[in-house]
Amino acid sequence: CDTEWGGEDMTVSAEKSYEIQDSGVLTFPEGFVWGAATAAYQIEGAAREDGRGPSIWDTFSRTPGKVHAGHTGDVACDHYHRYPDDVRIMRDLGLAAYRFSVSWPRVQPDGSGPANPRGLDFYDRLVDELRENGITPIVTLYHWDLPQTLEDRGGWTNRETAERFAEYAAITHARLGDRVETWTTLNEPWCSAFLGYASGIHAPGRAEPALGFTAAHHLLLGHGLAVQALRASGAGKVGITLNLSPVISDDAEAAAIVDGLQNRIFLDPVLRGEYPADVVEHARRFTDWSFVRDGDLEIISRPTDLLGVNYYHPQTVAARAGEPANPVYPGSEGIAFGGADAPRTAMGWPVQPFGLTDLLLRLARDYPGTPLLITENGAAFDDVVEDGEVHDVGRLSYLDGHLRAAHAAIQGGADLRGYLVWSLLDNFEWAEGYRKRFGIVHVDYGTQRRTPKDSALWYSEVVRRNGL
Ligand SMILES: CO[C@H](O)c1c[n+]2c([nH]1)[C@H](O)[C@@H](O)[C@H](O)[C@H]2CO
Repeated sequence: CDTEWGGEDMTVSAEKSYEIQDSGVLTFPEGFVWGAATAAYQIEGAAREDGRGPSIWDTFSRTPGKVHAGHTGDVACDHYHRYPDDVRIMRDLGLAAYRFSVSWPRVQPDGSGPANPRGLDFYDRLVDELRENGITPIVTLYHWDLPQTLEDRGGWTNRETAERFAEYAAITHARLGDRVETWTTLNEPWCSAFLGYASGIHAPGRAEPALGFTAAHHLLLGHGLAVQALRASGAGKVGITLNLSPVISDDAEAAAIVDGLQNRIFLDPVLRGEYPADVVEHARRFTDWSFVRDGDLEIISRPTDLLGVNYYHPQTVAARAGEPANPVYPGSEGIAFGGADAPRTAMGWPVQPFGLTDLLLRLARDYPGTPLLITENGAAFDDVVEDGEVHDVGRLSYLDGHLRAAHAAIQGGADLRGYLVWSLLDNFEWAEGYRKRFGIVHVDYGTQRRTPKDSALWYSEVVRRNGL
């Protein structure tokens, strides 16, 4: 962890305000939900506290060469202990909602069996703190931290993991469901499957293309079984969060392949009850799809109340003879990725807000009837703390552009219900460790001091005005 200061350990509230210059006011619909998002392994720390068991990310981050500088989530933002301060920052910023994930290995250290009451107690405390401060909790049940014990039995390549996930969902809802109305089952099954099992870039670090498809199916099955369990337990709103990217290309075939592997392989099963035929055929060189059993698609497509959309940038692709396959897109030989003519974030991702408009309107057109919630959108930039302030103009500009893009989609008919910025805090950015900062609030990992960045002060004003 890098340490900018030796400053005292205290939290700065957002008492400053950030004036938005009236450059044509855009007002969002009445009741539009403004908030921020995080995930358990990225911010909580307390990796071995109160009975938490190891997850695949505890294992992966300890595997030499997998995570930048050997960073781990052992301490992260120490949110497990500092959550009252972090909730206070959200209150001071005027946020209406907070999306966080529950750590499965906190609730069930071995991924099955009786709940660990001390693990659930933490989320009890967090939910109560949020509600006491007028902030609506939005729970993600799975944000990549699979209990290692389940991975030892095959993880998401083992169908039984889907069943364990539904049991975990029921246990968690039984404890929190009286105070949490909105639930999403999975965060980005594409990442879990194709970064975790097809390419090895993420935990558990397996690199077999066929396993990506098997894992994707069992993740989707877990989603469907969890929806059933949540409904049986009386849950309010239930959905899934997908990372979705419009595909930009002059080559229709390349675009269709990437759109299928990234977007439709999840959208169609969940919202249409079928795998897209072109994707099934494309993947036949890797799998015979025998892991799909009768009745699975009916389970997977159980009606949901919302679709969580994580958008960061489009995918620009081109047909290029001889190009090797991108390991996260099995079978993508002959397709070159990248090349967008656009400014870049610190992740090297292109800044193309129009992609969000295109995506939201595409969802409204192709998958009508499902309310949309932007569950993640944000940017990493190399922030510098100057006299207790962070003038993160690049991030502020990114957010401004993407909120304008979201507004354009609403004007175009998209049923967008809210926007949750990624992320509330700088945090553990997976394989990048702590060197990439996505937070609207700066974290000095040496002192755990929080400092709202200019983007946070600006966002607070957007929330207050319900617009730009
Ligand atoms: C193309 O970006 C992906 O959709 C994506 C980006 N992000 C994510 N998914 C994850 O949901 C977060 O845990 C990451 O911290 C965040 C920033 O990298």
